[in-house]
Amino acid sequence: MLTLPPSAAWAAVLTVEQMYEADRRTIAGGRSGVALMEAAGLAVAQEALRWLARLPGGRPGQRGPVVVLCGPGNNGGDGFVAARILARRGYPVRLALSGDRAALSGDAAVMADRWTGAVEPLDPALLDRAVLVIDALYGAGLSRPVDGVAAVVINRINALGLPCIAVDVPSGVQGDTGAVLGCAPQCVATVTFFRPKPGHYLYPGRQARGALVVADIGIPDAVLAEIAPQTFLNGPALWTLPQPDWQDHKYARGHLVVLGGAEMTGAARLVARAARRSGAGLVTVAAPEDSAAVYAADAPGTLVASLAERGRYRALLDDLRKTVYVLGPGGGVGKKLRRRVLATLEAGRHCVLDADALTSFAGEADTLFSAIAAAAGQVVLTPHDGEFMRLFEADGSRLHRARQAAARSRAVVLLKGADTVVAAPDGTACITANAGPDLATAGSGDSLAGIIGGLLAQGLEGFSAAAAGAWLHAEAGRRLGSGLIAEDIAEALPEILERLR
Ligand SMILES: NC(=O)C1=CN([C@@H]2O[C@H](COP(=O)(O)OP(=O)(O)OC[C@H]3O[C@@H](n4cnc5c(N)ncnc54)[C@H](OP(=O)(O)O)[C@@H]3O)[C@@H](O)[C@H]2O)[C@@H](O)CC1
Ligand SMILES: Nc1ncnc2c1ncn2[C@@H]1O[C@H](COP(=O)(O)OP(=O)(O)O)[C@@H](O)[C@H]1O
Ligand SMILES: [K+]
Repeated sequence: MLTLPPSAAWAAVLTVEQMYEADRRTIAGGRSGVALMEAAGLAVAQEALRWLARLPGGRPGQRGPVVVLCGPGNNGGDGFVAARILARRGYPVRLALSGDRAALSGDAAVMADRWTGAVEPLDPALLDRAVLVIDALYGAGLSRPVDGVAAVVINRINALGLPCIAVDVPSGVQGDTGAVLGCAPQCVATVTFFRPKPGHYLYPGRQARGALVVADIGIPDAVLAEIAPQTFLNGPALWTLPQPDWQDHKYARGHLVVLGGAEMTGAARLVARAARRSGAGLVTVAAPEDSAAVYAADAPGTLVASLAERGRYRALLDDLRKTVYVLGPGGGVGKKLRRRVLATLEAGRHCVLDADALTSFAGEADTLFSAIAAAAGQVVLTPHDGEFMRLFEADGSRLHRARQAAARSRAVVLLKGADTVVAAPDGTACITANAGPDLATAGSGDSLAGIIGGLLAQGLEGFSAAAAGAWLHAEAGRRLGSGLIAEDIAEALPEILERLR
């Protein structure tokens, strides 16, 4: 079982069901549901006030109203609270309810009673003069696609480009998956409670939410230990980077081997560079005879071992100091690569399997998974969606698919994308939220494989190496921004690593 540091609690992400559980446990502990809802509505109102201070016409007595859209459940209840607080502050507020007021129950009914203003029916015309919209239609309880008047209203918010603040999640975004059911408003901000939900970090929910505010509503952190969340936001709270010690020599920082391709030589060179920049003590490119000269001419600090003679790869594997192998980038799909992957797993070396190393097992995934199950080393698979589909039959959100794949393969699975997910076989998973689309460039994934390999070489276990690698890669991308090319990623690492020291 994977053990994360105590700091991981700060990065916990709760499923919708776990959030209800946190709510139940807090109420059982003596705090009332009404108090939680008051705190939630207050947090929403405070965020609205921050936006109103910046918006043209957004002041007490302003010309246009704040329009609060309330749904039939507790999400709507939070909306009633926010409306009351904003009205008391002197803002004109119009509140619309989807459904019948008499049908409200529980805490939401209490909050509706505390609202003394008019309750209007949901209607797109409400939005005509709105300065700000608060979307309290559906939250955790979203149970089907948004349709009818609610959909018309949401589409109108988007068409008018109105600033909208979502309560908990933009209505229509599924908290567990980030999927949009029907439609969802494009929000400037979303106020959620206690801890974020996966849908705040998984696309397209991530896009719809705008800025994320996580409000403390009085749920004690102690309930986290009882709930034992398995999903986290990727970041330094989850892992600790290896730091060189005064007693270290290069072999103590690990020796990584990357298998060079015969034709696509750039990929392994990017791997080697990124592995060295992330701190591996030695990096060797195992090079096919015809391309060995290309690798040798690349960088003076990278070692090259020619595979010219038969048995040379085997000889590398027999050298116990070479602990980590990165296989796949530019490797060439086929039997030869498949054999080498299996030999490396069998030799007990730590492996990062990427690109062609994954595609080489299309239609023969079981052979790979059996070898991984028997492997003594750490194994990290780094597919993008296309490679993933060649190996795994998984459905659902990217988080769910990565988890299923990790459980199936018994490897750490890093599913690449704008919201890269890393999952361990025991179900522990994290979502990476610091990446930007500048990273979508050829060779970017090779750099990622190199970083992960470099961290494995320095002794990080598989999940931490993959998570830290994804975060560092994303962070490099974020800092480099426009004009990023894959070669830059490794060069951006020293500054990031230095700051984490
Ligand atoms: N848990 C906590 O700790 C805290 C939770 N808090 C707040 O509670 C919220 C969760 O409240 P909730 O459980 O009442 O669910 P909610 O999102 O209001 O929706 C349920 C209602 O909507 C309806 N409905 C659903 N989809 C629909 C659709 N497409 N189209 C039409 N109708 C649809 C659904 O109808 P049904 O499926 O029952 O027919 C039901 O009537 C949470 O997001 C947060 O804001 C805070 O107060 C602080 C503490
Ligand atoms: N839109 C995006 N936003 C953020 N990161 C992205 C985006 N698209 C791709 N990436 C990242 O860029 C990398 C691309 O890897 P990959 O597809 O393997 O490229 P290559 O094989 O050319 O190296 C992955 O780490 C992926 O997460
Ligand atoms: K909402």
